[in-house]
Amino acid sequence: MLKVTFDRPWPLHGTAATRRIEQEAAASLPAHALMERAGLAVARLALAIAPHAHRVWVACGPGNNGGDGLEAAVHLHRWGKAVTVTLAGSPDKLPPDAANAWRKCREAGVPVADALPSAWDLGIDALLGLGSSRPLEDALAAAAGRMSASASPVLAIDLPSGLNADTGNGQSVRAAHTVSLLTLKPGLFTGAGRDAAGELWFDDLGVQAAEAPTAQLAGPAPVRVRAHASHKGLNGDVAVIGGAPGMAGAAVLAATSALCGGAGRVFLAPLDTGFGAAVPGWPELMVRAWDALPLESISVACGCGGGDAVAAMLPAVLSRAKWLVLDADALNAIAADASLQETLRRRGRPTVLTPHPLEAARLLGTSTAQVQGDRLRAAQELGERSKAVVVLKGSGTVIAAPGTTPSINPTGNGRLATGGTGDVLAGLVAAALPVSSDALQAAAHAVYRHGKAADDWPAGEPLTAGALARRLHLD
Ligand SMILES: NC(=O)C1=CN([C@@H]2O[C@H](COP(=O)(O)OP(=O)(O)OC[C@H]3O[C@@H](n4cnc5c(N)ncnc54)[C@H](O)[C@@H]3O)[C@@H](O)[C@H]2O)[C@@H](O)CC1
Ligand SMILES: Nc1ncnc2c1ncn2[C@@H]1O[C@H](COP(=O)(O)OP(=O)(O)O)[C@@H](O)[C@H]1O
Ligand SMILES: [K+]
Repeated sequence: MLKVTFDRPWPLHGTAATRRIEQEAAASLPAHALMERAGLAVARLALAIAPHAHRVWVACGPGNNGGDGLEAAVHLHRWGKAVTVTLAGSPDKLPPDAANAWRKCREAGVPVADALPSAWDLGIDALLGLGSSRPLEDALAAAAGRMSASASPVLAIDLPSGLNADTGNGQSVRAAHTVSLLTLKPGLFTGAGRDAAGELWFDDLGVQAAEAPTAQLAGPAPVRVRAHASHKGLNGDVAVIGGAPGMAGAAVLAATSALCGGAGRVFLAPLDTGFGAAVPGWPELMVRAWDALPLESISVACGCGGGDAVAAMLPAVLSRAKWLVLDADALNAIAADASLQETLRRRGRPTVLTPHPLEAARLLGTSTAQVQGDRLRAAQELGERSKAVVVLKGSGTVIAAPGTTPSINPTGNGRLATGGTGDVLAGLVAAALPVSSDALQAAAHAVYRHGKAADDWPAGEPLTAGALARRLHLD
């Protein structure tokens, strides 16, 4: 059993891959062995996370997830806990492993109740796991609702019941802890997954997964120590093109983020002609007209507060910039113009798109709900279409590129849901590109770093985008 910490990458396996792993492992093990291991792991974890909990409600469902719960119930009962089992389903319709666990439960004299309990100290959610295929209803919905509404902590087995393992969608139990079995599933880390799952634990049940991962949970960048004999020319030049009238702040945020994020030199090309010759408080930023910049040799973040004006410079920026980050209004302009889409596809140089779900929906010609319905797939599809790295922002930001395994970022939290933090990310990615040989890695590490700054935020201090940019120090 491992606690899932975010200081290292983890492989993630979706439903189909996990089922193959399970079948292969089951074929080489004695009957019921996997479920017995799962039940013991859950019971041990229950003791560890809630050592003083006496009354334990194990809410079991009609499949093998319920079987895991039944196995756990037998151990907890034997260890002296006041266990109550409920079964949302019929005992004679349980699949074979779960039916075996049911028999053991009855033989051990574990109390089984018809009605849901009214008070308990620890809830164990064994209603549904990988087999969750439609919204919870009837007895499952009733048990899930009661367990989630209680102040007592919930330990979910494999997945919070109702959560889709692949997409992180679905109305589900809200757990304080989830123990993922055999594999870690992508849906635990994106969409609604983070809020539903709580703290994550992983038990491989003694099975080494030979399947290629469906996705990767991103880890931090290796520490990059700047050589003493370093100079600004080695650390990348970044230009931010954006900041149309009334939106200068977005471009300034991206530029300051690039600077604090480690860029050697940063230019700001405001689209507001009345902007002035310098950025108050930031003498390090060099204000230039966009068409006076050596785009062919620098990293460009384009779009931040660009308004409609940014569309006019996109043909030149797309064809000339050495490294390019496209954000916000640049993405909207591309979504509205097929010829810009074609120029993007043919760029042939490192390019990162940083859409939030609505911008991604515009680029894909679909709805935000469709994008959020399967964030991994949406990011991958957009990457394939645009031939670029895609950073699909939100809880569990997805980073994808054509022909590669996508990753999900584990850092960041709801504090980032405030205006301008996306501009900060765009500037940070633009700063990362020139000092990396791999745009996908550069983007993933920048996203990780952006979220980690929010995770490490000092208590009692407001998180604003400007303050976030200033905290992006290199060490
Ligand atoms: N077979 C084994 O030995 C092992 C099973 N494991 C457990 O088994 C789980 C997968 O088991 P299953 O494939 O049986 O799937 P589940 O236990 O998740 O549930 C599937 C059952 O629920 C029904 N169902 C799905 N959604 C429903 C809804 N909304 N309303 C009513 N009924 C619904 C399905 O028709 C099916 O009968 C894993 O998540 C894991 O917890 C693991 O412990 C590994 C070992
Ligand atoms: N709940 C959350 N969890 C993690 N990251 C979040 C959350 N909400 C927002 N973010 C991050 O904050 C940033 C917001 O970007 P965006 O939506 O473009 O905002 P803006 O346009 O105001 O800058 C993105 O990096 C996004 O991933
Ligand atoms: K469950």
